[in-house]
Amino acid sequence: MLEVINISCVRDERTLFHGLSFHVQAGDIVQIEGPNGAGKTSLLRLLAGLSRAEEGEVCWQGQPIRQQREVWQQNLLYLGHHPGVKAVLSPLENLHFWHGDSSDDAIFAALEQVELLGYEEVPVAQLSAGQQRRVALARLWLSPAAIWILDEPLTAIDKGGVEKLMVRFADHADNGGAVILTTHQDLPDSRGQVRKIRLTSEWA
Ligand SMILES: Nc1ncnc2c1ncn2[C@@H]1O[C@H](COP(=O)(O)OP(=O)(O)OP(=O)(O)O)[C@@H](O)[C@H]1O
Repeated sequence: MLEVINISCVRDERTLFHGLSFHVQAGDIVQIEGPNGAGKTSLLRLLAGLSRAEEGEVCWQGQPIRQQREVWQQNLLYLGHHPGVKAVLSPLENLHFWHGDSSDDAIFAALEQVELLGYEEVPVAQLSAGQQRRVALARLWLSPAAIWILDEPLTAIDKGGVEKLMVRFADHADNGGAVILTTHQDLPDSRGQVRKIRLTSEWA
């Protein structure tokens, strides 16, 4: 599905990683690990096509993503570190904004999955940090994208929420999708699907 070939990333004249290659196949859950500042967010942004690598290529189905931006965007759900939830809008309005072609029933079902029923009309600014993140994570029940790229999706999420998300990731992988995520947590991995890629100074 996704092929990362020999990529390098330089920020402020510092090489974050260099010569990094890996494949992501249907069924994979890939956890990008590494200390603060190692370049995890930078790597996810490269994979999402939001920035360009100094060297190397990211390919989707054998073609560089830079040559097929629209196709890549259609196959991708990227939730960044600050996942773009609009604070003045409600969870319902945010999800309608992102997934305009989803029915109300589908959106309510997604809100139920992230335990936000009863909060659907409350402005996001009035929700807790974990609830605000859950608004963005509800998209995992609405998006048809095959590849999910998720930057620290578990931040502020409670233990039960993490377990539920792991089941969602595993189901997505079992259904032919793939998940690439960063987190500083140890992921519960009862189905043995999580593969780890560690960004350390050996890549710099
Ligand atoms: N747009 C940018 N311009 C300049 N430097 C940047 C830019 N983006 C990131 N950096 C630098 O690159 C380094 C890696 O940042 P990045 O956010 O990728 O790390 P990270 O591994 O995700 O860290 P954390 O675990 O703290 O989230 C940091 O030192 C950061 O200051």
